[in-house]
Amino acid sequence: MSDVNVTKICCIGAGYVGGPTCAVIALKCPHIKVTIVDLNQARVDAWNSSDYNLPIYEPGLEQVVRETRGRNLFFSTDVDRGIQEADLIFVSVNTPTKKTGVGAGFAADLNFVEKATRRIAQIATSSKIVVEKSTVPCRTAESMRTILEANSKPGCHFDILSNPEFLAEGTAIADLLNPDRVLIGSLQTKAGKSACRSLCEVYANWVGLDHILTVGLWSSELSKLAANAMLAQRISSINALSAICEATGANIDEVAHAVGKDTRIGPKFLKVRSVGFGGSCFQKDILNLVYLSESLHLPEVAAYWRQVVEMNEYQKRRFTRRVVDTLFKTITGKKIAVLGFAFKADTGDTRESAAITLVKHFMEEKALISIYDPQVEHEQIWMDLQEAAPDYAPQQIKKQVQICPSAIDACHEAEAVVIATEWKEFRKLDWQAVYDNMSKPAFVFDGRLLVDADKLTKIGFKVEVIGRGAPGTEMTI
Ligand SMILES: NC(=O)c1ccc[n+]([C@@H]2O[C@H](COP(=O)([O-])OP(=O)(O)OC[C@H]3O[C@@H](n4cnc5c(N)ncnc54)[C@H](O)[C@@H]3O)[C@@H](O)[C@H]2O)c1
Ligand SMILES: O=c1ccn([C@@H]2O[C@H](COP(=O)(O)OP(=O)(O)O[C@H]3O[C@H](CO)[C@@H](O)[C@H](O)[C@H]3O)[C@@H](O)[C@H]2O)c(=O)[nH]1
Repeated sequence: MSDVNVTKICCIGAGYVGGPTCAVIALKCPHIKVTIVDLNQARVDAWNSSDYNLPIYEPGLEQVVRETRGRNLFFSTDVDRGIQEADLIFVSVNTPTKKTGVGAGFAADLNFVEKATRRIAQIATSSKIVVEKSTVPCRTAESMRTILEANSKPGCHFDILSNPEFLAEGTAIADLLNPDRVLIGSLQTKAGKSACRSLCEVYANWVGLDHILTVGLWSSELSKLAANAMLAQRISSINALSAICEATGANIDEVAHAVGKDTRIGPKFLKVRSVGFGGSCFQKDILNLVYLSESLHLPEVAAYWRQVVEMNEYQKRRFTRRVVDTLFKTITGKKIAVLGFAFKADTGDTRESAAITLVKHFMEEKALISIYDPQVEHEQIWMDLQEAAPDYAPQQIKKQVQICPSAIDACHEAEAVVIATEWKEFRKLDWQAVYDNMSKPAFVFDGRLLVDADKLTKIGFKVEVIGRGAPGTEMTI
């Protein structure tokens, strides 16, 4: 059997993964025509917009799209044509946590993956390599294969590969250009291995072969969940230690530095850089792993991973409690400025952002909240808050919450500033001007270890930093 020489790629799903990933493939493989398709017309229009007002904010992305769009990169809502033309199809659709039905709150909703797979089977008139790019539970490729084989046209053969994506938002382009590893899982059959070689060829245009790992299908699927679970576990571990620091006077930065110097542990992902991790992946993928463990009758394994998410919720509750306690045990009617709403800097994405939970907690305490974020659309903030607080009427939310055009505006006459996202511009803020216009005493709660606490204290602020707390100011929950 000869390997397929890939010349046409289709990617189903023009989101945070499909868009940047396939734009970089187009950049690095000018001989391959890459078409990214999506059912969402507005999203495709934004990708095609003449002023490059792309649907997602990601440093470096616009430059890649400028170089490739119309050359060998195309965005379209014509899903069927994309499928028809391609030798290789990435399935890069969303796999959110199920909200209702069996496994609600834990299992991944595979409806979008199944719909895309059925469409491929229905439309394809020639053989295809189908690549699972979405993050899915272990053995999803088997379901995809069953669906494809049961619905394929005579003469059409489908090979399924798993090729999970490890990019992080905010650094997606750098991660894609220089990945730690590309992981490709295939069946260990002749056809499976041949398909695997075809995809390796694509990546080999810019990734060294020593960085391309080829494994079995199920190992590949599980490795993605495992990587996210272990990254999130590190954050929950350090957050748990930050609670001990705050109660004892130890400094979490010093502890993390000392621990990370052990080469077996290493320094990365040991930063208490957040009031709990956010983003569309960590929580979803761990809950997915919990569900998988329970389905496999492994309750102890499920409980182990569930605790990582529970610790994250505790971290957010603890932070709110610290704000309330410090502000003389009540924030009712007080103005709290929340700087940052995205789940991390350099993205406009708010999915599972810790800021949403904090603002909801502040609303429940009847505070008045002013929010500023340099990238998040106002409409998105209103939608997130309404979804987080369904019992609040929209007018009630708007009575308590105000979205501001700048950080200075948000902080005007506030009693406290809460730094929820580590945007660089907050570090460079004219903190003297912020102080002059705030109610006194003026508090800053740095949830991201972003600002120079000593400098702010000299200005007159009372600064509370996550993971640090002198004895006597310890918190209890
Ligand atoms: N966001 C990340 O940083 C990241 C990183 C690695 C892996 N992942 C995984 O990648 C997958 C995609 O994530 P995302 O953040 O890009 O999601 P997303 O919601 O941004 O994009 C998914 C897109 O797929 C489209 N879509 C859904 N069903 C479709 C269909 N049948 N036909 C055509 N288009 C369809 C949606 O309209 C949407 O635009 C998920 O499984 C996620 O867990 C995400
Ligand atoms: O030391 C750290 C590092 C991160 N975070 C927080 O963790 C969350 C996730 O951050 P990050 O991992 O940088 O961004 P994501 O885009 O969510 O990327 C994760 O999720 C993706 C989707 O699966 C994977 O592809 C990536 O490898 C994985 O890092 C954010 O809220 C961060 O603020 C911390 O609190 N402390």
